Amino acid sequence: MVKGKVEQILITKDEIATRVAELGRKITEDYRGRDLLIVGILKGAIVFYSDLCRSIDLPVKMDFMSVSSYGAGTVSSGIVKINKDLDHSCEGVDVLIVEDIIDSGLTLQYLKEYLISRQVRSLKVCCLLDKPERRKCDLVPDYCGFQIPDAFVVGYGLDYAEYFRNLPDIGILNPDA
Ligand SMILES: O=P(O)(O)OC[C@H]1O[C@H](OP(=O)(O)OP(=O)(O)O)[C@H](O)[C@@H]1O
Ligand code: HPA
Ligand SMILES: [Mg+2]
Repeated sequence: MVKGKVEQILITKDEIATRVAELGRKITEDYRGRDLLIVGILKGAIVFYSDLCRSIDLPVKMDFMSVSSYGAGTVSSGIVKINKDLDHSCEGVDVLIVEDIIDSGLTLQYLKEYLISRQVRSLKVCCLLDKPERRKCDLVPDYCGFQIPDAFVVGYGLDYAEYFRNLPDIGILNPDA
């Protein structure tokens, strides 16, 4: 059995649903009349991505990248590895990256540089959770669901050692429990 225990619910599934609907409405207004590609970052963003996309009322395209930097721990290795790239060219396209969480910011810093080098038309970031206290680089999301304190959280796509992604709420994990 995996070590770790959810000690406290931080954000309930109802609070998440309300905020995701608000973000979807804002993104719909901002991108009306444009050709939007929504890029989900596997695996953590998968649950947020699927809810957010359904709250955006526009004809969008969907694609995914898979990257990892945490392995089985709670601290970023600092080395971002691309496990899966986009299926299609993003040159000249308006791209919205959808992430579950910005912690150190190293994953998104790497992804932004990578996609800019592929000559996207515009690039914005939408994250569900932001932990600004932990930032190791200069990165501010364009859309953010919730700012959270410096604690390791799981649920709604976020994992510890690959477990807990299927929890409907977001909770704080005690990895020693
Ligand atoms: O801001 P950072 O410190 O870079 O951390 C954020 C990233 O770390 C997690 O992904 P992880 O690499 O654990 O892979 P996963 O999405 O498959 O869980 C999370 O989903 C973000 O992608
Ligand atoms: O708090 C977190 N939880 C799960 N995955 C993460 N990746 C970065 N920060 C976190
Ligand atoms: Mg991730």
